[in-house]
Amino acid sequence: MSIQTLQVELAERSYPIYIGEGLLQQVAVLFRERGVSERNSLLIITDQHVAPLYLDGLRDRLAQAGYQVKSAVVAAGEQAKSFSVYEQLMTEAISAGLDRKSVILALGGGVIGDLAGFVAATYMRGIPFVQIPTTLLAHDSSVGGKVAINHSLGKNLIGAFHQPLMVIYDTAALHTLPEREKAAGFAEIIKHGLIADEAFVNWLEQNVDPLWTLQAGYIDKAIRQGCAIKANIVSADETEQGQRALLNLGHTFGHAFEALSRYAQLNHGEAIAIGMTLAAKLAERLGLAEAGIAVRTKKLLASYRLPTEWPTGFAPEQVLAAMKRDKKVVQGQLNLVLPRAIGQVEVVKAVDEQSVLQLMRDVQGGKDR
Ligand SMILES: NC(=O)c1ccc[n+]([C@@H]2O[C@H](COP(=O)([O-])OP(=O)(O)OC[C@H]3O[C@@H](n4cnc5c(N)ncnc54)[C@H](O)[C@@H]3O)[C@@H](O)[C@H]2O)c1
Ligand SMILES: O=C(O)C(=O)C[C@@H](O)[C@H](O)[C@H](O)COP(=O)(O)O
Ligand SMILES: [Zn+2]
Repeated sequence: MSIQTLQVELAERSYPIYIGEGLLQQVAVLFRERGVSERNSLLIITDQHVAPLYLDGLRDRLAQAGYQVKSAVVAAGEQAKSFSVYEQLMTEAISAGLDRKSVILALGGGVIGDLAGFVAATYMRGIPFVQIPTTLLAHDSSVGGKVAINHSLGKNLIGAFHQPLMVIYDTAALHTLPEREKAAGFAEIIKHGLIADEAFVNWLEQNVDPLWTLQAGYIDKAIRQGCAIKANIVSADETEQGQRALLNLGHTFGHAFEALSRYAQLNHGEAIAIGMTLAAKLAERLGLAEAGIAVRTKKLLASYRLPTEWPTGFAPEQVLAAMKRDKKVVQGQLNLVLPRAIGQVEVVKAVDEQSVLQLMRDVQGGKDR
């Protein structure tokens, strides 16, 4: 089996990202290499869709290797990033007798990674955890240590920075993903290109078919490149004092749509696909970006079956109000990540709110398609 390894460089918190087909079979070996021994009891946290596919195999392999393994299964979907599910998991962790040497395994997509990571960050003031991503989108969420739950008023508003011990990415798991979730994953892959790598964007444009069908040699390259772009930014700015905010392209709009629909209408990838389209249009209107960037962004997202039009049921005024609760807002000023060119974005401070509102009204009314 070929394993690709990338490294997130964070001094004593540095860790590897292992990417490979069939890696779930190797978890016990990788644990030993990283110093997780049979003395560390394990709690696997996963969801109701992932459990029937991958939980038994992982638990049995670890048990055979001599580990004490417990598991907790939560409802699937964004609504699990909630206070109530967090409390339920804390109760399970305490009842299971987890101690400070225990390790939590986040087996699932970004929801499980964020939720289980937040449990790990706060249980007994912090215990180690391992990311075992099973969605395409989780090439992003499993790297970088942002862990959180949502509040009804805003996305990821309760959270921490807590880096995993390692990321173990078995690309074989992607073959069971529903199409809608596969598309969502491409939204973050495309985002990484739009932020930092025009050549990667060209390649994503030219290889839609092999990527969409998850062909070996293509999908692993896309994951590796997405993770590498993210790992570089995180290594330079772990706690988002500066350039890490660039990873938020499309997210101020996207998170507003997610929160306003109580995390039930659009998934994260869909919400940020619409958000990245709006960000590109706004950058053109403000004269920050070259003409044509919005059409190109929109076309690329649509080619991976992502939504780019104004979603039904959202009023621009409400969206703007929700955007004002974004974590990048400082002293009431709206700070947005906007593109300058394909592969180049920047944080634009104190963006004029009337321009944002007018754009959203025009897009909603079909005056800017
Ligand atoms: N922490 C970060 O840096 C970061 C980055 C990006 C996104 N996120 C967060 O990630 C979340 C979205 O993650 P997601 O898109 O992976 O959603 P998700 O975890 O809800 O997974 C999507 C769906 O696919 C199912 N699923 C997962 N793996 C599967 C598999 N292999 N086969 C079949 N079904 C499978 C899940 O049960 C779920 O129904 C959002 O909450 C977002 O805010 C966090
Ligand atoms: O890792 C980051 O930094 C990101 O911004 C990655 C995003 O894709 C991700 O959705 C993240 O959770 C958003 O962070 P937030 O601070 O805006 O909640
Ligand atoms: Zn995201």
